[in-house]
Amino acid sequence: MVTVRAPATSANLGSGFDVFGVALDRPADVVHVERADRTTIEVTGVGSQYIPTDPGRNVVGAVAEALDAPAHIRIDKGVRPSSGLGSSAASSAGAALALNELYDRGLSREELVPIAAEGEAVVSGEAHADNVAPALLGGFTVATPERVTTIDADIPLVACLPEIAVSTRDARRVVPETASMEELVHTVGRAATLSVGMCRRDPKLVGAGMDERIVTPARAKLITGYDDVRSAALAAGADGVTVSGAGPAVLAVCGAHARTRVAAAMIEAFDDAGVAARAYKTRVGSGAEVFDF
Ligand SMILES: Nc1ncnc2c1ncn2[C@@H]1O[C@H](COP(=O)(O)OP(=O)(O)O)[C@@H](O)[C@H]1O
Ligand SMILES: N[C@@H](CCOP(=O)(O)O)C(=O)O
Repeated sequence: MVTVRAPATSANLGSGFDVFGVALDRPADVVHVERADRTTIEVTGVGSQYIPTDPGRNVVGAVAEALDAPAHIRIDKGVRPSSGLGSSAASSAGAALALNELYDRGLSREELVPIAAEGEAVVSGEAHADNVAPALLGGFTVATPERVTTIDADIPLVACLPEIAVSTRDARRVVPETASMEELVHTVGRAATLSVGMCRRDPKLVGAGMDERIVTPARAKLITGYDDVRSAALAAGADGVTVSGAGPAVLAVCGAHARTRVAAAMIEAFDDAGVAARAYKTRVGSGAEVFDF
């Protein structure tokens, strides 16, 4: 048997739609795999009642097929599904790493990224790699069709998860199909600022680089209370706030000392909007870990 802990991730970071991602040091899924003649799946943990066990509909089924590695796969969910915190990606990345080990396939983590992305295609319709890349490699990742690059950025974060569900598939439907040259120039500037901020481990630059005006405003409408939560986090000392992945989680970057204040302000603002929420005080963390085989 092989067991892997695979972390939650936050994709896009505002200006890096479908490209940027970070691994979060918590929460995480735990994936156990055992050799079998055909793939079977068992799911326990947070939101497991909403996750199919049919290998044709669970992301890990697609990963097992892509690796030609049938197994009994047991997933203990720590990352709630439809959260914007890479729940499906945590399972996909965890299964890819565990099955690679179980069947001695010898693939590198970089080579596992497109395989784990096959799982994402099952649920969102597209094999976007911006969650599975940080879930496998850790740190801040830039995932393009040609390559994935990663840097080990140490940045404090707050991820605030309201008790509403937004499916990635639905949130992809509201993304505008066109953008003006002015909006593109704005996005490139912010994305570059964010990347420099990650390299310098500077939360202020990262926060400034999160500002984005094409995708985020369209998605924010799917999150009850988003504008007030964002304002409350900024007033409490956050350096930048954006939608985490496709939402509904909201991601704030701030200095380590400000995390408790920012988390409380975000929870309170969701509460004022009539939505219960919880907050993870977290930071950019490591990729999936094999911890028992
Ligand atoms: N192993 C899995 N873990 C989480 N969600 C899964 C898994 N397999 C299939 N799903 C389905 O994927 C959807 C959640 O994925 P997604 O909408 O991308 O949310 P998230 O942003 O949390 O990854 C749900 O419909 C869920 O039932
Ligand atoms: N780039 C994707 C990321 C989806 O992330 P998730 O955590 O919501 O699955 C998108 O924005 O659609």
